[in-house]
Formats: sequence, structure tokens, C-alpha cells
Amino acid sequence: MDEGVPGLPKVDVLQRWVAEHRTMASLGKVASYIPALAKVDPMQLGICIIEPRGTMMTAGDWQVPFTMQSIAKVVGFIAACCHWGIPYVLDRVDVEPTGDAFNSIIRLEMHKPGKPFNPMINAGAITVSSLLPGDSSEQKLDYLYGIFQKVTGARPAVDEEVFQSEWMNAHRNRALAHYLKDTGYLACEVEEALEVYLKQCSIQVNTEQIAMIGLVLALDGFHPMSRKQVFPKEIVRLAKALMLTCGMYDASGKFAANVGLPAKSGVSGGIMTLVPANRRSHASFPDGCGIGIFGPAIDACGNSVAGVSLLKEMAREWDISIF
Ligand SMILES: NC(=O)CC[C@H](N)C(=O)O
Repeated sequence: MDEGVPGLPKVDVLQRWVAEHRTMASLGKVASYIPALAKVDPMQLGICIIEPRGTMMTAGDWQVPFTMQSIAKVVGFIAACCHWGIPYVLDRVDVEPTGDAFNSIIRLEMHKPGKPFNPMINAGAITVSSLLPGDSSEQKLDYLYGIFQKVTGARPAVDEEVFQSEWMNAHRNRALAHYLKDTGYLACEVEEALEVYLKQCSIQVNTEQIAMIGLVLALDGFHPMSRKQVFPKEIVRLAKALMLTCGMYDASGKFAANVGLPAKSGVSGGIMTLVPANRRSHASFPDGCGIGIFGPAIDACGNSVAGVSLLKEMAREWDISIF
């Protein structure tokens, strides 16, 4: 723990904030359109912050496992870019925010027919899943899990109950995938792309693992523990730009205004965010950090209510906005 280390935020401050912001969860609801997610205790809130030297600050329900959901869209996008290069991927998915819900279908047909707006919404992420290398869902997932493992050191586990629950209720995602197949943007069969996409959503993590991914992104793809450049800098920069502009769905603008960090949320209540190295004289995290949050009660946009509220307080008090 960093408590008492000069220049670092105090863990007891963080714990007090978690206790205060946990109450905000009553303003949100756990996602119910995936039945397995509806069973979770909505009042949980946990956070893990990891700095490049490996120092960790934690509070609340930081060890509770949850599924990555849309946070995995960042890893999927990085994986596809690592294999194909950026131009090939961006020919198939754009980098523009939509202002629509994460599972919205409406713009696909209305604008640039069929080309998904960005990889952080479902249409874009399903397209990205179809691009992963391999001739089967197993091979594609194997590649994706390998990318995940480069950061966390472990092969990810899929929560089978959540996956089955999503698979049986994936009507809207299936509709998106069929539309993408029709317009030629899906690089494999519909069921294969859906299996890859929904299994990546069902990867089980806790706040420490997503903080670790956030930290590697903060360091432009450099892994401070293995001391290897695990992803090319250009790809990580693009992923962070997408997180900032599209990562919190149609609340991305408000999040940039109120918090000012690249972030990605998921309907299970996770938020992965990061602070880049900051040379401002009183910077709270001068060498940067990765932040993982879990708070399962979400708002109408699909973002953790207590998690966003906690991050606003941190941004205000610790001056961690990138702007
Ligand atoms: N916003 C999310 O986290 C969405 C992920 C979810 N598995 C879905 O596709 O509906």
C-alpha cells in the first residue's frame, strides 16, 4: 500500500470516497437484459489503482469477479490491429462517435451503409471479432486470449453462465451481425463472429486485471513488469483516442468534460481507465497509472453510476484530467 508515501494519494482517502460514492448506486440498476447479470448485488463498489512500479492502491469490492463486457472491445480492437495493421482494420470500422446507444442499429443503415461507426459499440466490436485471425471461433479466441495474457500473465477464464445467458438472449447482436454480413463488413459467418464477441464479453476479471491493462495503455503499450513493449505505440494511442471519444457510449462527451481520462465501461459495471504520465508540478500520479473500477448499478447509457461519480471526485481532488 502507498499510504504515507510522499506525493502519492492516500489509500484512506480513497476508501472514504468509495464509502461515500457507493450510495450513488441506488440511482442506477444492474443490467437486466442479460439474465445472469441481473443477480448481482447493485450496491458494490471497488477500485484498484496500479502505478508503473507495481504499487497498488485498492478500496471496497476490488476483488469481486465480474465479466469484462464492453471493456473487452478495447482488447479485441488492439488484437485485430496487431495482426492486420491499423489501415486494414480502419477500412472496416470507423473511428467516429455515434451519440447512440451501444447496441443501436439505426445508424448502420442511415449513414455510410453498413460500416460501423467505431469499435467501441456493438456493431463495430462484432466486426472486429470477425476480423481476428483464425478459421474458427476457437482459433480467433485463442489469438485474443494470447493478447490478454501478454498483459495479465494468465489465460482468461470465460464465465460460462454469463456467456450462455448472453448467447440465448443475443437477438439484437444477432440482428447487427446479420446486417453486417449482408453489407460485406463481417469477415466470417454470423454465428462464429457472435461466439467470439460474446465470449470476449464474458471474460472474467476483477479490478486489478483491468487496472493492469489500463496501466499498459497509460504507458503506450510498454509493460512495466515484464519490461517489454507488448503492443505497438501507434495502436495503443489509437485505442486511447477511441476510449476518450467513444468509450463511455453516448456519455463520452460528459465523461471527457467531467473526468478527462480515456476510459471504457461495460454493462456489468466495470470501468477501465488510466492516467498518462504527467509532468505538472503537483501531479498525483506523475508516472501515470491504470485504474480498474467495479460498480454494477449502471445508468441509462450503460455506465456505472457510482464508478463515474467516484472518478469525478478523483479528477476534481487529484487533478488527474489529461486536459
Ligand atoms: N455495453 C456492453 O457492455 C455490451 C456488452 C454486451 N455483452 C452486449 O453485447 O450487449
